Order: sequence, then C-alpha cells, then structure tokens
Amino acid sequence: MTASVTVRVPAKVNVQLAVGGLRPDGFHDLANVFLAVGLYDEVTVTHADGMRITCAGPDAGQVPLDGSNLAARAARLLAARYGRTADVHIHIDKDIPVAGGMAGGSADGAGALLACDALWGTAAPREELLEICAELGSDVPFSLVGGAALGRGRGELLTPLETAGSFSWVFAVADGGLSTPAVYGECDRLRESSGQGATSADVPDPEASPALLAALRTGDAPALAAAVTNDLQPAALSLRPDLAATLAAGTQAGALAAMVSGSGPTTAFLAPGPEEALKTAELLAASGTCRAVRVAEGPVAGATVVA
Ligand SMILES: C[C@](O)(CO)[C@H](O)COP(=O)(O)OP(=O)(O)OC[C@H]1O[C@@H](n2ccc(N)nc2=O)[C@H](O)[C@@H]1O
Ligand SMILES: Nc1ncnc2c1ncn2[C@@H]1O[C@H](COP(=O)(O)OP(=O)(O)OP(=O)(O)O)[C@@H](O)[C@H]1O
Repeated sequence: MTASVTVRVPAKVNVQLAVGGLRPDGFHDLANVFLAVGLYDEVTVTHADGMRITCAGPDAGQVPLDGSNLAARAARLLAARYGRTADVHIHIDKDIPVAGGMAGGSADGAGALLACDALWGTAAPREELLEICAELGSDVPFSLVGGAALGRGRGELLTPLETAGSFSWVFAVADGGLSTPAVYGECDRLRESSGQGATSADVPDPEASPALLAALRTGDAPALAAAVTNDLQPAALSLRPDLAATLAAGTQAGALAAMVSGSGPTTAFLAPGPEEALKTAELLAASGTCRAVRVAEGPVAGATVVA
C-alpha cells in the first residue's frame, strides 16, 4: 500500500479577466485567460484514522484547518464518489499567498484531489477529476490542468491555449487579503452606480482578446503587456486604494505591464525577461509599497505528483 503521496500545484495569474453580467445563480460569465506560474503549494496525503489537516509556511496561520479547507472538501468529494471514508492526513506546504487572488486555496483543492486519487488507487478518469474540481470552485479545474487556458462559463470550462517560451513575472504581496465575492460585488456596484447596470442583460458577453491570444502564442512579452486587462481591477482598487501606489512603483521599476492579479490584492508585473524581473523585484521591495515580493515564470505544468 502506498504510504504517502505529494502533489505540487502552481499559482495562477489572469492575463485577461473579462467579466460579464451577474447571472441568476450569483456567478458572472467570464472570458478568463489563465497562466500557471511557478509559485507552488505542496500537498502531502497520508493514511490516517479520520481526517486531519496541517499547514506550514509563512501564511499558514490564515489557512482554515477544519472541514471548510478546499483540500478537505476535495478529499471528501472523491471519497463519497468511491464509497469510502476520507481517512487521511492532509499536509499543505503553503508558498502561495493566501487570499491574494492567485488561487492558493484552489491549488490545494486540486492537489488534494490528485494526491488522494493516487493514495487510494481510485484512478478516477480525468473528466471526473475535472468535474469534482468544478464543484469545488471556479478556479480549481485550472489548478489541475495548468499551462495556459481560456476559462469560459464561470471560469471552469477550459480550453488549453498554445504558448511559446516563458513569461517573467513579479508579484507584490499586499498586507491582508481581499474576499473574492466582495470584489465581484464591488464590480457590480461600480457598474450600477455608473448607470450601466450589472446583470447579463446589461453587460456585453465577455470575449478573449485576439491580440492577447496571439501574444501568448508567439511568446511576445511587449505585445502581451499591451493586451493584458482585468475587469476586476477597478473594484479591487476601490476596496484597496493603496494598491495604486504599488502599481505605480512597479511601473517605475521597469515593468512592461502592471495589474491586479485576479481579485487581488496581490499585484502582478510583467518583465521583459528573468534578469529584468529580478531588478524590478528589488526596486519594488525597496519602494515600501508591499509586504513581500516574489518572482516566477509561466506557463508551468498544473498539479503534478512529485513523490
Ligand atoms: C477571480 C478569479 O480568481 C479569477 O480567476 C475567479 O473568478 C474566482 O474563482 P474562485 O475563487 O474559484 O471562486 P468560487 O469559489 O467559484 O466563487 C466564489 C464567489 O466568487 C464570485 N464569483 C466567482 C466566479 C465567477 N465567475 N463569478 C463570480 O461572481 C461569486 O460571488 C462566488 O460565490
Ligand atoms: N487550502 C486553503 N488555502 C487557503 N485558503 C483556503 C484554503 N481552503 C479554504 N480557504 C479559504 O479561502 C479563502 C481564499 O483563499 P485563497 O488563498 O484561495 O484566495 P485567492 O487566492 O484570492 O483565491 P482566488 O484567486 O481563487 O479567488 C481564505 O481566506 C480561506 O478562508
């Protein structure tokens, strides 16, 4: 019997996040262009009597260790489908910022699912794993597949995207987090207060930008920088006006593009290459406008069994 399984799962950045109108089910239709980047959580599962969750890492204190943890929910959903109990110790080595708009919880959900599938020998078909991921959250299917992909629907319906080469990113981690529903809610509020209306009847269908997809396909960082957009950025800035100073500091530090990562408050900066990314990271750290700075390349592979 396998004693333990470890799965490594990357963070994501949204290079385009086009947000459609509020749907009757409370979600928004998206054209969500995901890129997996090389900041990783590691999820290790071991047989146990009952379920137990532990977490290590600088942000570990902010991670729930009860049944609400996405990793615990993933294990329970898989166990229920295969008529077994989720008797497992889940340990999360957390390096992805918590509540930072980089899909850290989603990464742990996808990681625990893949790890339990290997530990228990359930060998669930890929389609079934993706279904469980979609049940866990809109970002979770992408954490499983990684690379680059266009997410339609609420972000869970994925089409892989062709990319060339690697893009260099700098991430500025902010103090505190932002709640994803609160940021979507603020997006609706801003739309309504501008007289536009916030429902699917008022907002045009979101579409992926052809220029952005071409930039990914050709590995052209300046073209990607010119095409990145995030419809949640005004809402994140409205809730966290201090992020404007971080964005300005990154631009001043030589970034080709500066944007809020997903629902924030992490901000993302595209650099021409890895050397320039290190330089931008140094200057950003010195600017005093963020809590920590990370550099990462993308695209990288999705959830992968490592041991
Ligand atoms: C901001 C992004 O990270 C961009 O990739 C995602 O859209 C959020 O994905 P997530 O964290 O997996 O979100 P979920 O757990 O599915 O949903 C949490 C809440 O976010 C809002 N939500 C999420 C996805 C979506 N397409 N529309 C929404 O309005 C809803 O209020 C929902 O109740
Ligand atoms: N394994 C987990 N790791 C971190 N947070 C978790 C986990 N499971 C549940 N959560 C809850 O989810 C909330 C959001 O955390 P997460 O790190 O996933 O945010 P995020 O990166 O902004 O997500 P996204 O980019 O998908 O919107 C946390 O405040 C926490 O309460």
